Amino acid sequence: MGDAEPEVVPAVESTADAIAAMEIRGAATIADAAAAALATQAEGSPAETPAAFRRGLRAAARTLYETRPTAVSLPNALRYVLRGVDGDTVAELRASTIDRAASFRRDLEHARETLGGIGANRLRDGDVVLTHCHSTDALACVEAALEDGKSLEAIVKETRPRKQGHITATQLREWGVPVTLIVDGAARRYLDAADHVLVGADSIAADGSVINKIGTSGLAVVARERGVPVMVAAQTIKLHPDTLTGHTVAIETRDEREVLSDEERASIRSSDAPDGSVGEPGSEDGLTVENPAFDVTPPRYVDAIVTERGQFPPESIVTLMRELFGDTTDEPWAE
Ligand SMILES: O=P(O)(O)OC[C@H]1O[C@H](OP(=O)(O)O)[C@H](O)[C@@H]1O
Repeated sequence: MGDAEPEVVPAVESTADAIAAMEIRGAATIADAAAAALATQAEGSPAETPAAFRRGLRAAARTLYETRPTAVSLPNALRYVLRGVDGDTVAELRASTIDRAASFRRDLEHARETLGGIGANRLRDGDVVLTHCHSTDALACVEAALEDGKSLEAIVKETRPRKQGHITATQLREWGVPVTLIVDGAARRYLDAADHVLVGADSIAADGSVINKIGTSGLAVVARERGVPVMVAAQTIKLHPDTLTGHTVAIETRDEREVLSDEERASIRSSDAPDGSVGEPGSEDGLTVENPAFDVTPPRYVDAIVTERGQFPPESIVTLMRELFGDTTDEPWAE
């Protein structure tokens, strides 16, 4: 084998592509898919030596890690699985990877259910929740409240540019929850009809800042102005250990075509530009489109972070982070 490129099985590449393209999306779902992909790598690895097996697994983890930068549940999942890989033979390493991935996935599901039960306690019979994007953790709170016999209604923000609000609306309608779908710009107008803003998170920083879908921070600010509490549902794999040592969370910027199609761009361009400039997306034609996928909501606009370990005021989340992560922010997938 020597210095040959470690082999990453095709199914891992496919999962990575699906995460990058957002066919697999949502912080917890991405973490689940990444753990499953590492198990697939272990199952399909052609490695004949323990060292080659470990190299292949690290390469698979890097492939997954490099897909999307903001949701820390992805590196947290990779770290969890890789740390549990143990054994002296390829067979032992393979088995321990598969076991570890399975236990991660079980814990993830269990954490979501527990979190849902805790979050449901904040929701009263007859409440209206206003949602942004699509979050399985946020919806777990609604589901648990419904199971408790409470009736809820929802105002669902469309969530441009990818309209994940439609996924939320679909799920809520399946549960029989009446849904009012609104465009993002209508949020302030509808806040007076809401009892809670309920959102998920892609990452939570040590100071209690919430990194979530673009538009969350503006929503939280106007919710504070209207006196509507903001509840963030996020299991502890969304806690970002690097922020304990002062690192900031990278905000993903995505393709401008999610915001403006080539056709739309061409029609803007065809209106009279004094310099007559024309060009393809990204070229110097005087029209810039920016598409950040996430923003940062400062802790002072967040009322509660609901995790499977209980609910916390954002300022106290750092204590839980230290307990769960200590000072370990290593990257076991590094070459
Ligand atoms: O883990 P759960 O609660 O499902 O989702 C958490 C967050 O992940 C999503 O990001 P994207 O749609 O993948 O960009 C949204 O920002 C959502 O709030």
